[in-house]
Amino acid sequence: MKKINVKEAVGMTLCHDITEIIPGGFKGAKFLKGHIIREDDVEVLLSLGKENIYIWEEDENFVHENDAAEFIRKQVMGNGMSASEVREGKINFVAEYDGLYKINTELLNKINSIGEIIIASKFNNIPVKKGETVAATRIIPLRIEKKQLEELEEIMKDNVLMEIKRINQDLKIGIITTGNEIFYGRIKDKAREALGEKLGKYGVTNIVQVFMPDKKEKITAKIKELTDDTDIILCTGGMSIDPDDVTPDAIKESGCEMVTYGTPVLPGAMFLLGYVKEKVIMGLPGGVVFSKNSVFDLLLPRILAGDIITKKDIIEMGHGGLLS
Ligand SMILES: Nc1nc2c(c(=O)[nH]1)N[C@H]1C(S)=C(S)[C@@H](COP(=O)(O)OP(=O)(O)OC[C@H]3O[C@@H](n4cnc5c(N)ncnc54)[C@H](O)[C@@H]3O)O[C@H]1N2
Ligand code: MOO
Repeated sequence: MKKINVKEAVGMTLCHDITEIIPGGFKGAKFLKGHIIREDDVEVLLSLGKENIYIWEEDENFVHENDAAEFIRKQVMGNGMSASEVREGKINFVAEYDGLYKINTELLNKINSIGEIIIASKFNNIPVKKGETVAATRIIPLRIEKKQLEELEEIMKDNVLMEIKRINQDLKIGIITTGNEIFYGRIKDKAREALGEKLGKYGVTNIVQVFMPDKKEKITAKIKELTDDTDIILCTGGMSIDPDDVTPDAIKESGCEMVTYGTPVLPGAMFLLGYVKEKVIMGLPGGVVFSKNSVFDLLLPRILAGDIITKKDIIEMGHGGLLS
């Protein structure tokens, strides 16, 4: 690249977008790559702090930032995403539909270790809305060695970096609400409304609810019955320490393959998750049902998107798991 004094650059072609920042106002491209510099641009360029500009010179070992961004896009963009146009060397990745954003963080770290390629991403496993920007890429300007892009290509071989998984709104939810105080009408149930709201956020409305006394065998039998008819079973109440808290044992005895009873997340310490005949079953303690944010709220979009939750997933939630 050749450096040219801006006063001598009239008639020459800009080789990259030039950014203007007005604090609290505008931030964007004032001039675009390819613009031919006119007499009256000189003062504007000087006011943007450009006394000199670069003139592009072809070099087979280097790639221009815009072309590099396009190359990176082709390598890393997954299902359910679209890309913005390249502006000031940067491309944004946008969700094409509401869903669960997945990014392979190990791969992301590898890519960000190459040198001058950066990908900035939202957190893994978060629900996103259609049109939301989930990640962005650029190189550290203005050009990049071809071999760094080749390294990216090698890393991405047969790998998926990021994608938007669809949430299945047709899933049928079975709520088993335990507790003698509710079964015998001493208090009014609040779980249906609270869980309905949490599920409704994702468009899941096919919900049935049954009420059970604190009788282990009866709860177990009901779980077995519901596994044939529903996709996800949510048991509420009786998840902690009282002699009447029989729900965890009732779930275990339903033939459930246990993933966890207990999570390093608050609210949600007494949360239970397992699988019965490939259906997800959860035991939801009071803190989960009646708090806005809990381990359940973090896992729900993943479960609705079909992720299989492992004990490792649960263990890793401790970091950041103090929600309230
Ligand atoms: N000494 C300890 N105390 C508590 C522990 C502990 O480890 N040691 N764990 C705490 C945690 S964490 C939670 S969460 C709570 C609640 O646990 P449970 O899930 O067993 O909740 P319940 O005892 O069944 O109910 C608590 C409370 O909420 C009312 N409730 C329950 N279900 C409904 C419903 N569907 N609608 C309306 N109200 C409902 C229930 O009547 C009780 O008043 O335990 C901590 N304590
Ligand atoms: O299980 Mo409790 O939900 O930690 O609050």
